[in-house]
Amino acid sequence: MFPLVRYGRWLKNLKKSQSNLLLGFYISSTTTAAQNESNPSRSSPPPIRVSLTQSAGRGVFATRAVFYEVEKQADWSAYREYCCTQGLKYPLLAKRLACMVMSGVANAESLDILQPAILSPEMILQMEKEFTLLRSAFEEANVTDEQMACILCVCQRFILGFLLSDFLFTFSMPKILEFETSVIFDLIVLTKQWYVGVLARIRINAFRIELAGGLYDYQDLLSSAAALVDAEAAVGNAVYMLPSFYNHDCDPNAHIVWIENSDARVKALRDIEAGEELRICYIDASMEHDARQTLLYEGFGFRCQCLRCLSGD
Ligand SMILES: C[S@@+](CC[C@H](N)C(=O)[O-])C[C@H]1O[C@@H](n2cnc3c(N)ncnc32)[C@H](O)[C@@H]1O
Repeated sequence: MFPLVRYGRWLKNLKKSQSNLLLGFYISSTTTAAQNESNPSRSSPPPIRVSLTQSAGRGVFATRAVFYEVEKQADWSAYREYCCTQGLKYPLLAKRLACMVMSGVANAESLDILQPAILSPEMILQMEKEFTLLRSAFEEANVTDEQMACILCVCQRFILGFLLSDFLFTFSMPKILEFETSVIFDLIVLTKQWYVGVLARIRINAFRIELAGGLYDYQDLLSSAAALVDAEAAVGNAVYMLPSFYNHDCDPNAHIVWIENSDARVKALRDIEAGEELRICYIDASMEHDARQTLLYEGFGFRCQCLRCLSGD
């Protein structure tokens, strides 16, 4: 029942997201009176404002307190140890998002537009255990229920948030995000349900970041990617919003690379017609048909329908 409910919600959010994606292309740092009238929830003051400083001309000032240190204050050893023992890396991303949400720099619903994995009851049970450890770490750091429950949500991300460089969060290379300054006040509770929903989305959409260095010979990108995987060269995992919409193909026409920093770049692997779907390969494409199908099913929850798989290759 639970996955179906989440899936229905996801479909609803996907429809909502289509308009969000369009909205993402506005570059504005203020809300207009007209916008505020049509959407009263946007009438709250922005979290920053530009004012005169005493000695350095203009400067940027916070208009509200920011709960910034939450991630540093808490003792994550029990949570980390549990994840380590269980061989889990994605909970660390969920923890970072929880901290970002509490710090007011990310919206608790940021990932809702992404497709969630369908989770088995066992997976949900395990996530509930992690969540208990996560909550304990917050509680021991004296994060109150109110702080966990009442969160200032950033309403919309700045336009760049929807471009390829959209770097939502990583656990190894944190990056400052740019936000549109319109905000809404919203009541978000960091519940088990929230945690499970976030992890269900991270599971399908997180990228392993492997730096391609100064590699510009795109013909070699696929073999280089396979070599990097072999060498366990990942520097972290991250969820990117737009790249999360790339579907998989065992004979991809595009590839995502990270060159020198954590900004994702998409590279064509061959000529691409206008209107053609860009598809990347989620796994090592050199594997046999059955091995690919199994890996995609177990790792991403789908039976690959790409032309190569349909041909039996
Ligand atoms: C990262 S998401 C890609 C965007 C997704 N199609 C969406 O609507 O949000 C991965 C999901 O897309 C679907 N998908 C991607 N590639 C596929 C393929 N080759 N065959 C079947 N389903 C695929 C699967 O449901 C998979 O779990």
